[in-house]
Amino acid sequence: MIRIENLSKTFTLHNQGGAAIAVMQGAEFSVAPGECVALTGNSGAGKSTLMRMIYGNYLAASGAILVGGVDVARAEPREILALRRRTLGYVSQFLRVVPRVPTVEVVAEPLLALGEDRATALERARALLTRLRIPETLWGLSPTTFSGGEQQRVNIARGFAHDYPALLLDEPTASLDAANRETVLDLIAEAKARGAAIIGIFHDVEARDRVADRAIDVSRFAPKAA
Ligand SMILES: Nc1ncnc2c1ncn2[C@@H]1O[C@H](COP(=O)(O)OP(=O)(O)OP(=O)(O)O)[C@@H](O)[C@H]1O
Repeated sequence: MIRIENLSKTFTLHNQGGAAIAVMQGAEFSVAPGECVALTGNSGAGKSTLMRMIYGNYLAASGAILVGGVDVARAEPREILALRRRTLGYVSQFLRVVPRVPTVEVVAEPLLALGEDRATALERARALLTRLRIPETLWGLSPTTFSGGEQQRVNIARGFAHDYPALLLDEPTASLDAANRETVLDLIAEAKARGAAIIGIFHDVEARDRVADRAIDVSRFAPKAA
């Protein structure tokens, strides 16, 4: 479902004399449907960079990033947007929303964008908000004023609203209480059971051990000294 081939990344610092910093070279791995792979490695090893490349936020220097048959490293922006709508979900650490949109709409939006009927999309959104213990009194409000943990749970609900075949999870259990952490681990297990291919960054080692089938240490893709 996800296949990374000979992937390299160099950052060019345009505001610092064009200095080029190689952060990754020859990265290679794949993730099968129903499998969860954890990215590990020291701080600065390139876990977030790799995840952002897979989502198409960062441009790869060379190599291929195949997600459901689309090569993100070479795809046109509109192909990447279509891939994100239908195939590739991303739960980042922070919720970014349009101000004034009610929480329940924020969660239902990925389904509405796919043409799901409104009643079904809102029903799914309410079910997820209930599971993630967001009080019903908050559903009609914009999540912009919510607490950090509440925003994270809204973000998770949104990320799991559509059954994406491929999912990227960046610290999905960070700053959650024990009960909500369990719910998130259940959602991940359910996504795996329906065949989603998942790549996650989990500093929560116990959570990682529970949901990940294997770990890939990103530092093994560090560029070789020239
Ligand atoms: N936009 C950027 N411009 C320049 N350098 C960057 C950029 N983003 C990341 N880097 C560099 O790439 C390297 C990898 O960073 P990255 O954030 O991917 O590491 P990480 O493994 O996710 O670390 P952490 O566990 O601390 O979040 C670091 O040396 C970082 O300085």
